[in-house]
Amino acid sequence: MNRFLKLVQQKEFFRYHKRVLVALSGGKDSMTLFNWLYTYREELEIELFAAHVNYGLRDVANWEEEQLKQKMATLHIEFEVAHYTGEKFSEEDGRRMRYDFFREVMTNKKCTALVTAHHKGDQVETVLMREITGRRLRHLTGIPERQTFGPGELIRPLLLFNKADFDAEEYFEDVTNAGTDYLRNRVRNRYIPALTQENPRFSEAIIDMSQEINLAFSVIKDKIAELEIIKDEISLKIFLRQSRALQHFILQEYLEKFPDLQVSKAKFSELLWIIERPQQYRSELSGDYCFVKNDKHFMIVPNKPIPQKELEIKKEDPEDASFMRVDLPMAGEIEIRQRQAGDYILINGHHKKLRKFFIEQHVPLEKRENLLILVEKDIYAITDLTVSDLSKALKNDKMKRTLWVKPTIREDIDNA
Ligand SMILES: Nc1ncnc2c1ncn2[C@@H]1O[C@H](COP(=O)(O)OP(=O)(O)OP(=O)(O)O)[C@@H](O)[C@H]1O
Repeated sequence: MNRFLKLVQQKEFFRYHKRVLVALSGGKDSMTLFNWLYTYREELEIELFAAHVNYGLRDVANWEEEQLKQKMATLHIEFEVAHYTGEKFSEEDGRRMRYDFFREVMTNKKCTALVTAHHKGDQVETVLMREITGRRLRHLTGIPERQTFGPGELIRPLLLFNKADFDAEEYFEDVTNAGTDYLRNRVRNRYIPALTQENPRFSEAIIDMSQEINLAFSVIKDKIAELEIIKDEISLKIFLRQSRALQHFILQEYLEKFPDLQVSKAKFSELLWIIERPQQYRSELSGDYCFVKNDKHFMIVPNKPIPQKELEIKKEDPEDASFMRVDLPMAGEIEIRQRQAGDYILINGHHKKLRKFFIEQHVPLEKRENLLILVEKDIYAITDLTVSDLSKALKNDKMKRTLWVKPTIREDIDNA
């Protein structure tokens, strides 16, 4: 117990926290954490609050909730309970609901710290589970001791403790922990014991490994921070100057900015390949995000529908520089449309595929969809970009039609 106090003081876990919320499942781990914090609350100068989620998964769940409520009342600890209401229990939904609830209680009770009772065993299980499910190296750093959370911080003060150190006398045994129906339970009850037979210090080996990965990542992150490259968009010039190994981690670091975006390993390799190629590029990564590369940057942007473009057309000079002048021959039907495969343009004395012209001139992707003005299938203008030689040649002719055009963007009402 003393070890706990020393560690908490040495690590200054609660230096900036006065109101601390304990996540109390009722199991031996969180009851021990609660008891230790309660015992040392004065030394640590903290006021405790407790929150419990009743998943209603076991017959005794309501009875346990009642017991916890009584215990907290006796100790004059404010106690908040939430009941799981999801139709079918899934670990993922359960976890999400639990942390949402903790966030809410922290805000309501003005707590700035949430503490959970994760211990060394949880750390080993987590790292091993991530290894089994093929997660990235950066995820094998395991559970952090503290991280920003809700209106404050999530602190896990027991990560250096073994389950065997826990001494709570009143707690509830969670029989669902003993099964093998969840991966976590199989890791805990089947795989770790088997691997420990091979190496009695298997758990320590896993912890050491994850600590070393942690160190390696701080070196990588420092190096990336020095480059000052992680912004809303990534500079291609700086990115392509780096070694391939560092490029790999810069892209990973950038993707971390979009926690709700899942990029498969195959897609990740494809992105690295695309970044290296000279072409501009736009591709949907998920329903919500797009990967865009222009000639200077690559970036991930929200996947907004491309607004429909329309033209404002004047037949008299509006004397407004935002309009573009286009001279057209007297005869022939005027057509206004977006580009099609196989379009050619006569420009600067060359007859060029429109696509090639866009690439050579590094025209930004979004401008490549600008409306074209054609007469008898010949392009006279790419609106908001340039006129072709055909239009230029008519400039001083008396017999011609002249238009002044300006793109306007019409967003659909739904997206406005
Ligand atoms: N039903 C609950 N009510 C309140 N706190 C809980 C509850 N379940 C778990 N906790 C808190 O979360 C800690 C971790 O619990 P457990 O190992 O079961 O969670 P996990 O889902 O495996 O991990 P994680 O919460 O990190 O995703 C517990 O020590 C406890 O502090």
